[in-house]
Amino acid sequence: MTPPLPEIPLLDLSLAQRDKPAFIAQLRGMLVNGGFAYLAHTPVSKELVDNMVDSTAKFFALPADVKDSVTMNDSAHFNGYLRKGSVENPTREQFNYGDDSGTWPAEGAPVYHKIHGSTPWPDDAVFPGGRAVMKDYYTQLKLLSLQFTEYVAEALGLSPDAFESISEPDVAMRQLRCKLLRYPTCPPSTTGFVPHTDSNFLTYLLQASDEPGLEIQNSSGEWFAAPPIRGTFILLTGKILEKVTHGLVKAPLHRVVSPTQGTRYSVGYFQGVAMDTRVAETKFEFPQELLDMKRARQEREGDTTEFRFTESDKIPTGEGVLNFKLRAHPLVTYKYYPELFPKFFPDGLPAKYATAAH
Ligand SMILES: O=C(O)CCC(=O)C(=O)O
Ligand SMILES: [Fe+2]
Repeated sequence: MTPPLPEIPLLDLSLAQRDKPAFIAQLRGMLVNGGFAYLAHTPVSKELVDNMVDSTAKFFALPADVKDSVTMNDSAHFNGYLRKGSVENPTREQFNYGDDSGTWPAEGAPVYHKIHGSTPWPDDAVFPGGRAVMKDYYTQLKLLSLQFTEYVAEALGLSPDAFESISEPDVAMRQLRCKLLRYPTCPPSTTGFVPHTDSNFLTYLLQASDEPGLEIQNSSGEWFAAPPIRGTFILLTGKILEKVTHGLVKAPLHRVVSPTQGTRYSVGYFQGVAMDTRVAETKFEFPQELLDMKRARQEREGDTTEFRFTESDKIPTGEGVLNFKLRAHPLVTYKYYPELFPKFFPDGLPAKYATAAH
């Protein structure tokens, strides 16, 4: 393994077995002072990661008509394939999938429960073994993230099960999703994905090729390259974790610059919380030691503004996610959420989608 970059900490998960207090202290520093790290020596096997890397490239190499046959436009749950060419994805292609065990929400359940559900998969005849590998990867990342969440709680001075209070008892309903990404060769300095913070709880990124491109901003506003290091994941804290900790943890800005040669692949595992959680209603008590660490960081950054919830923190997280997705995917809204369509598209389908709807 290449030595870690000085700007981006490397968390060795095996240390949690050998010297837990040392691991928890490292994790605490990472959470409060940056919100990003390489994560090494996880229980996810090298064989599975290799298979996932292989299956990701094979998925995107499928003929265009096969990929279009599993389009996200035919999924009420926003799973499936997205061609390049949208405002958010001018150059990259994407495939989203989650747990397939979803059932249509019961009568009277909030409409955002529909986010959870099956994925359209390419037939095994054209994508042999790919689906099985991807589902296995999802399961292993789910197990990793459940264990890791306990460490995060401990590092923040809470009891290991503290975040169970914002988690759905049915694990499948916790908004856990994988996102496969392909970034093709582009002219120098082409944006692959704009600067953003992730909106979820925690993200685990597998950089599934040797092409660099991911960049992360530290709390002083400097951008650093986070090149792929084999055998690691990039861990990024998201806005939900930032909010439920009242800014004790900060979600880092990150972006992707498209490769100038070769193709960059990446697989994100996005860990959410229970859809019904209203972040503005969560209450966790943090020890003074952590509040002091936050204060020291804020003084270093020269920003001591008090944390405030926004209006959107008062609605269920599932509703916020749904609103975002409805706006981003007009055809899905038109087909599967007709009662909400006029609210988001009062002028009807945008022209580029109008023919596709029929
Ligand atoms: O391509 C990557 O490695 C990161 C993508 C990303 O940040 C995102 O999709 O939220
Ligand atoms: Fe991201």
